[in-house]
Amino acid sequence: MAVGVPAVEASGLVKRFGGLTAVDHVDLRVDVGEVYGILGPNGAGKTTFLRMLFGLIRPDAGTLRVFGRTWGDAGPSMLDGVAGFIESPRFYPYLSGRRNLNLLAGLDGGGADSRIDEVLDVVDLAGRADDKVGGYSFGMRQRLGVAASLLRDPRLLVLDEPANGLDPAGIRDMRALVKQLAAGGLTVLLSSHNMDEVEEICDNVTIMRTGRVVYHGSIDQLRAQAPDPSHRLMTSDDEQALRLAAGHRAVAVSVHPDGGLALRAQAADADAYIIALGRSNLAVRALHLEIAPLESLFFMLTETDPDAGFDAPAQTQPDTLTGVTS
Ligand SMILES: Nc1ncnc2c1ncn2[C@@H]1O[C@H](COP(=O)(O)OP(=O)(O)OP(=O)(O)O)[C@@H](O)[C@H]1O
Repeated sequence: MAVGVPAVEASGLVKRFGGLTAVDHVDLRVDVGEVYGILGPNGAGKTTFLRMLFGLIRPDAGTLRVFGRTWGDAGPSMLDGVAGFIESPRFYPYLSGRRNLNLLAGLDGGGADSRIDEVLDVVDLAGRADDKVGGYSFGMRQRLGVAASLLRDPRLLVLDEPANGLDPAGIRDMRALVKQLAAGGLTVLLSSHNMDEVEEICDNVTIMRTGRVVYHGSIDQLRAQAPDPSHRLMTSDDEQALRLAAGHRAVAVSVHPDGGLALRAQAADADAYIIALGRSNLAVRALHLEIAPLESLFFMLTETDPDAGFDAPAQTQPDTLTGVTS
């Protein structure tokens, strides 16, 4: 149950670029203490939303409050307690990580300098702090960007696709860092185009496509609405396996376009069918998960025409789905 002023509250937010509506009447609420994901494919409007949050561009309509403040009421102090970066953080490559943070701390003032060792430690860069940033990997630069944000001792950390462009180890480290910061009580708003990432680290999610919200909800609700996982199945006799499926109403089995069979079912129903295949002397030669349920849902939501009346996992209103009270 959410209490108090939300960290971020957008209502009817619109941003147009000429004839293109990049953010189209978006409502969204991020409560203090949660990790919130804005998920969508390229061009969905995620970065445009975050740029409005940082005051880099102005909305054409709607309101955006950060800890209850609007740009109109508070001007730049709307961003008090907020830190983060859009796209990738930029640093002087010929200076060390520590020196870059020194310069930023000087701009921020307020004793940020005394936090440099601590934040380098948090992002696991203490051992490389005196090396030039030009020699850092992309993942290290992203982590230095988080360190620079933490210098401000924020209450809200905003990250735009923080794991984008990282290798698998960098992705793992960045996700672990975000989870660690969230566990320490920091509110995090991040954008992503990766369902796995959002599922792993976020409590609640808004899914966007072409500027519009197609889903708001908790990750648990999203999981509950996801379709059955889809597998590719190879057996010693696919025709007989297909016939056997007729007696298992909870599984959907069809001929896979690339050979073998396509099996769509919940895990327990798929298990029962596979056991039945064995009992009928049919060998299972391969069973691969092709599309994970949430990934499949993401494609359904973001590749279906929003005006076509897509009705499976319905769009839910922000304040009904997270169980929050206004
Ligand atoms: N300054 C701009 N001028 C014109 N069009 C813009 C501008 N910024 C963004 N757009 C357009 O607005 C739409 C949303 O872009 P945005 O960058 O917000 O999407 P995104 O969800 O962050 O996607 P990506 O993951 O590709 O960054 C896109 O069609 C983009 O081309």
